[in-house]
Amino acid sequence: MEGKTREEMGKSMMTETWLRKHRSLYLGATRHPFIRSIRDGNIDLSSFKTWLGQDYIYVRAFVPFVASVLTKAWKGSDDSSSDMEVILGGVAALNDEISWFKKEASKWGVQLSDIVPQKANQDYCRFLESLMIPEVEYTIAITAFWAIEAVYQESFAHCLEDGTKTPAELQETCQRWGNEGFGQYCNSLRKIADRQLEKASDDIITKAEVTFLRVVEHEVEFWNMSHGGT
Ligand SMILES: Cc1ncc(CNC=O)c(N)n1
Repeated sequence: MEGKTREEMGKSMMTETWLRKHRSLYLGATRHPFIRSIRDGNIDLSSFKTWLGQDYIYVRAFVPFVASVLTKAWKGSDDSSSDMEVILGGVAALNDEISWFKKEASKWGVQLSDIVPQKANQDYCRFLESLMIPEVEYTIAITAFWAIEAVYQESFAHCLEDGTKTPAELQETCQRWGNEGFGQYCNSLRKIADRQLEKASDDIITKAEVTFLRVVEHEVEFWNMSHGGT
């Protein structure tokens, strides 16, 4: 690569470049103390319940966000029918996920109707809303979507690795995002993002990188909120 500009090297695998460049921030999200505490089996159950209630509120805001990405794919993608299949699969999974949150909440005695969104959650939901407006390009929205899903996938898959002490009653939660199928789905989203970024202008690439960083920062704040456990 010596003597070559980035332009000559090409823009392929932009997500790889970012994950390498922002590795410590990314690990701050996927190896957060909240996730470590699940993995080590010393999680405080009140933290888990806080996360559960707050994440239910988050996911309800995430559904319209994903629907907005689907809308953008319809007109903004080079391969819209295959992108739409992947994204629609995501919407379908969220339908099941909402039911799972309700079932899980009743299991833990968490009253979902009483949950008040905390500041980090409000900030994250507001950020999602800012990405829903039509002026935000498909490339930016799909990058955010991939990053949001990838953080959860890597975090929870980490709790299922051999030798971890994840409590039995939290295994199902970890499976929900840490399973192989969800991993494949995240890979599909990543491929779409990389394909869009490959043909994007430098201005869009810069905006997408900033969006990626904001997502990871919001994810860290989200875990922090749960870990604080009030
Ligand atoms: C805060 C946050 N980030 C990502 C996800 C995973 N996507 C859908 O479930 C989630 N549930 N919550």
